[in-house]
Amino acid sequence: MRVDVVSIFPDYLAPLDLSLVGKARTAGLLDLRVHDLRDWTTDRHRTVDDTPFGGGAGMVMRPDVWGRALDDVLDDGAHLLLPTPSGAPLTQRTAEALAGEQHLVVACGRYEGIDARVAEHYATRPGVTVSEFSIGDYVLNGGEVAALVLVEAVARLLPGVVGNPESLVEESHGAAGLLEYPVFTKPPSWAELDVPEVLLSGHHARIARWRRDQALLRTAARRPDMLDALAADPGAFDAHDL
Ligand SMILES: N#Cc1c(-c2ccc3cc[nH]c3c2)n[nH]c1N
Repeated sequence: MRVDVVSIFPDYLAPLDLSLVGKARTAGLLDLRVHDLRDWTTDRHRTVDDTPFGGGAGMVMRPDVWGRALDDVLDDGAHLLLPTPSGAPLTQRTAEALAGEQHLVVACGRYEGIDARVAEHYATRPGVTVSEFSIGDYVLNGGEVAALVLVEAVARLLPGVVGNPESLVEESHGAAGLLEYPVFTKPPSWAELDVPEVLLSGHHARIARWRRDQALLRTAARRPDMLDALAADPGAFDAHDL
């Protein structure tokens, strides 16, 4: 998979050289390219923004600069992703779908955002898909953090990136559709708190049952909306869960 990220703060994406995403790049599983939007400016001040039509506070990112950058970066079959507070929520299901694509291009806005004609223009380009997404109901100062979130959420789903693919099933929001159960390690007793006996029993069926029950309890307590979605899926629960 190739991922291009365009930003006026390319150094913001430096963490993608580290850890799991960094290893995926080194292993050739992820071709990540970070670009400075100002490389596509034409004036000596390298201007990327201007005042908003209709008035209002702040500045808007110019469509002509973004257009030159995206014309260079986008190719046939690319998915243009625009982080914005007004976008569709980025979910695990979205990440899974994106992990199956060949080329993602993330356009990181700043100021009051990117001129709306950019998304509109590229949505009409044959072979290009455009999606505006949000990483949560809070306001950031730009799209770079969202780009970091999206790249990590997608990269970890690429074949060969995570050591044990089974771990992707039971994690929160994984294929099971539940929050993950609590985890414990040595020592067996800490701060007068003991690890649940069942986890020390070696009885794999009981351990699996306990973990499933804990995942259901946690999901019911913290994310009942996720249980509602599961309840709507006839194949989600089996007799074991009742
Ligand atoms: N995704 C996302 C965002 C943003 C965001 C994204 C882009 C820009 C450009 C200027 N300000 C921005 C905020 N805020 N909160 C989110 N969940």
